[in-house]
Amino acid sequence: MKITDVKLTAIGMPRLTGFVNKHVMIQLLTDEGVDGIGEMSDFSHLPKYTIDIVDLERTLQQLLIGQNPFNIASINLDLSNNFPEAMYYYEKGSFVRNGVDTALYDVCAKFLGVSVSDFIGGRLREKIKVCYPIFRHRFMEEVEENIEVVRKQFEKGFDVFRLYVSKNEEADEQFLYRINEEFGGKVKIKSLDFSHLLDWKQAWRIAKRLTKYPVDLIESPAYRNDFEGLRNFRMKCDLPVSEHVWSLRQQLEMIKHDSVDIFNVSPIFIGGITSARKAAETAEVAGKSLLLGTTQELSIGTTAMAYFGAALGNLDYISDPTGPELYVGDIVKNKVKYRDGYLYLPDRKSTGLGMEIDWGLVDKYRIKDLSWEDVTVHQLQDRTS
Ligand SMILES: O=C(O)C(=O)C[C@@H](O)[C@H](O)C(=O)O
Ligand SMILES: [Mg+2]
Ligand SMILES: [Mg+2]
Repeated sequence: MKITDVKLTAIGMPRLTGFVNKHVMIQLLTDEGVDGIGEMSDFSHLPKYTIDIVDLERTLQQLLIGQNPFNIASINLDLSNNFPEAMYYYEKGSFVRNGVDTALYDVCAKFLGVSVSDFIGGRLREKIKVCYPIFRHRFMEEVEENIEVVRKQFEKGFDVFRLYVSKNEEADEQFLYRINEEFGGKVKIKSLDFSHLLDWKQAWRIAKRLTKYPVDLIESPAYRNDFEGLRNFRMKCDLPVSEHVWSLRQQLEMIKHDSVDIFNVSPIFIGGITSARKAAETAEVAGKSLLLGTTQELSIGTTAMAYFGAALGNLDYISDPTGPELYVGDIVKNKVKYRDGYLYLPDRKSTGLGMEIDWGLVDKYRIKDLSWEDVTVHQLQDRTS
């Protein structure tokens, strides 16, 4: 089998909060008439420059046309040479590698007539427990709005939430107090996510204040790549500490410094299922736990993560991918399913990722490029409009 063409389509998908996220769908066409699809999810993160998708499509055509898609290892090497790892969380090259790698798994599994699960180690579970994100409070008035979000999502079956904290600690505390008052033990807050916005000492001061309410873990309570800061925080805190993995080098540094208890791994930030499996195995060898992170993907990206997560032995904590529940729409005929706060894998009898593009929906959300509108840094950090 040979790849005969590569096509990219930019998608602008609004969230329920009003914030529009820009994604790129990739299609790999082959001489066997089987196509693969993948997702370069959520380019709407800093830094505020943009990828030219016409040029990217040309680059990927040069790299991939004529290649056998089963050569996943060598194609990943080519991708890494062209889009090298950087020590940065939202490195756009990782998003590009992720889209291509996912599409390779889709096309190869489809060609063999099997599910992606049959390609990457099967399934230890058919569903993954996830939590719904509560975006960062900047103003006190937002507490009431966020309590309303919890009420709505609780009715839909979500009973675990995570909270982005640190811009308005009064509001953060008020939110936790209100949740405790109204829901008692019926709703759980999995994590407080500091998103690397603070130095570890400031994060520790706020964490002490907020953890009088029950939470499972603390995420990213130090500046990016401050491995010692993370460790200092972890040594003071009774709760487990998690950090995203955005490069294998960064993961190694976190292991050397014993910075975390949990690695937050997701294919988008590490450049695909292939790299994410490497990071997950590294975590296992180092005796660390895992949770499945997210950039809030559409259904194609979320399903890829579900296959990856279903084969992990040390997925010890509640995971994060809820993108399809956050956006107003999707681009597939068969959106991924959530029930009772679980993300369900597609039927194992489906082939590839088990996703079918809905071209009507693609046309509805298609955009011409990834250009930035007038969004501010606050909006980008807080995911609100
Ligand atoms: O755990 C995290 O950190 C995130 O989920 C990051 C978010 O910014 C996410 O990427 C989003 O777009 O909401
Ligand atoms: Mg996080
Ligand atoms: Mg994101």
